[in-house]
Amino acid sequence: MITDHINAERANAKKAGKSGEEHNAALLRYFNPAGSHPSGIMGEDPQGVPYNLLPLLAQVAVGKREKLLVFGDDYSSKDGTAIRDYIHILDLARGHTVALDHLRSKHPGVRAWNLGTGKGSTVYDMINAFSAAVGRKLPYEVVGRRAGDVLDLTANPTRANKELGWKAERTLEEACADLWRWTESNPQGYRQEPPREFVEKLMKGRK
Ligand SMILES: O=c1ccn([C@@H]2O[C@H](COP(=O)(O)OP(=O)(O)O[C@H]3O[C@H](CO)[C@H](O)[C@H](O)[C@H]3O)[C@@H](O)[C@H]2O)c(=O)[nH]1
Repeated sequence: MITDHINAERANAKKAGKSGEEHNAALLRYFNPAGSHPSGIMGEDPQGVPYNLLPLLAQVAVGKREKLLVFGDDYSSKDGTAIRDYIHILDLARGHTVALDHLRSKHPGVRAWNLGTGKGSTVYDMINAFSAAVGRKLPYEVVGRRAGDVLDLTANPTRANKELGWKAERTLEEACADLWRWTESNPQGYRQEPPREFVEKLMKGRK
């Protein structure tokens, strides 16, 4: 829809003898957003039952949920669990700002970019990485596959790397550590004041 809109605006501008190059749009293909703001004061605060792997693991870690249900261990991956491309939310956020800069400076029209790391991780990789951040093993149970899930969704971010000069830089370990800091320190999510020392540290860093 946005593609049609931009193309129509460009075509109209051309008819009117103008370049139309001010009409641009970025189609940003998110892979699996992970982590939280490193300050520990901003993060995902799911209402009701979360759907995604990391928020569910976080609830297991704080005891809101007894265990994680692993949806299938019979995929043709190294450990049988499905593969996704988990990207730190700050890398994802930066992908937006560099894409906007690109639209402003290059006027490409409508252009799509994959915002992923290019590295796939299995469900077990994620359980291990998040367990390491928490400092203890998190309980899980293997159940059947979830309808609609596929083996592997890993990005090819080459176009974003080349055209936007953007690359995901933060590791899975950082994403897990940041998510855990947020979860552990804000058990009521946004329905509580964030820890004062985190806010002060963030403000100091801004001066
Ligand atoms: O309790 C859970 C939740 C997830 N998983 C597994 O963990 C992986 C990641 O699952 P997510 O739900 O976090 O992410 P998906 O990539 O599967 O799903 C995302 O991509 C989908 C399209 O493929 C939809 O857009 C969906 O809304 C979006 O969250 C998948 O292999 C899934 O099977 C589990 O084993 N147990």
